[in-house]
Amino acid sequence: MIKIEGLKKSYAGRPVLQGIDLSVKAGEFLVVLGPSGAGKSTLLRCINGLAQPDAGRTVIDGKVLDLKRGAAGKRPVAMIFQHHNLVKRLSVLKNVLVGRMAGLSSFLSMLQLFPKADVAIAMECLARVELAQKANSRGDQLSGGEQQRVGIARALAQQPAVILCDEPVASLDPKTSRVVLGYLKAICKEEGIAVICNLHQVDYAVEFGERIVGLSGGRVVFDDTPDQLTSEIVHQIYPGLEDPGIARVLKPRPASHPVLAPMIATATA
Ligand SMILES: Nc1ncnc2c1ncn2[C@@H]1O[C@H](COP(=O)(O)OP(=O)(O)OP(=O)(O)O)[C@@H](O)[C@H]1O
Repeated sequence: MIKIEGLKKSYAGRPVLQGIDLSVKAGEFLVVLGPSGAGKSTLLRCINGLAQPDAGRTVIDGKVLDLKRGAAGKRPVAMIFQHHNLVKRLSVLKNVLVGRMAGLSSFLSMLQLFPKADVAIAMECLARVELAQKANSRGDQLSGGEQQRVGIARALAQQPAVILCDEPVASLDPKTSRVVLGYLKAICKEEGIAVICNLHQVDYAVEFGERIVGLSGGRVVFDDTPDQLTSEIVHQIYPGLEDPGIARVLKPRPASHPVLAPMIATATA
């Protein structure tokens, strides 16, 4: 269980996160939706320590998150980025092993000498995304979808409690996006890893998310299962949105959502 408590972040005095409280269970696939500037990336960056929150904390399995590297290659929080962030000149296997460097001395890291046990773990993670046969290819010899699957394997190799994904399929075509999200969800369920995944595509959120959180103005304005996400709520999360694609995946429901109404009121107060 990961608990985010009272997270606040401002940039130059402008509040971006205004007190986020979220609990995500092990093995839960949570999608965060919200318009550009809502604070989705900032939320993930505050959880993984890339940004320093002004207030709040993250608690994992009852312990306040310590972002110092854990023992034996483990890290509690792994991250998957939109642009994969692979080292292009390194092999696919070494890119995954980068996720295991936490347990290595800087001397061995510098020489890229990896213990056999770490290589076995990395190969197993590559097999989980069906890329073991590409282990010796260079990172830049892979397609965008394959590179993102390596990104998933690299995150998995860290044996984390939570994987944070910042728009992991934003640069992929629809078919490849579904393949990548499919691997991510399978790993979430099979390994019992909590996943917090920022997405822009409402249809993927409904298809893959078990729970959807709507972020607007740095506050949670919706938190429920996908079947509760109506087109009215989507239009409240994304004011002024015109996207006929949404009508295909959501059932219209005139009544306002019982949870959203007070949340929206708070967010706009
Ligand atoms: N390092 C930074 N310095 C100053 N302002 C920042 C910084 N990072 C983010 N912001 C601001 O914080 C706000 C939220 O940004 P954030 O990237 O979290 O939004 P987002 O919901 O992820 O948007 P998008 O969907 O476009 O990626 C934006 O107004 C952005 O300009």
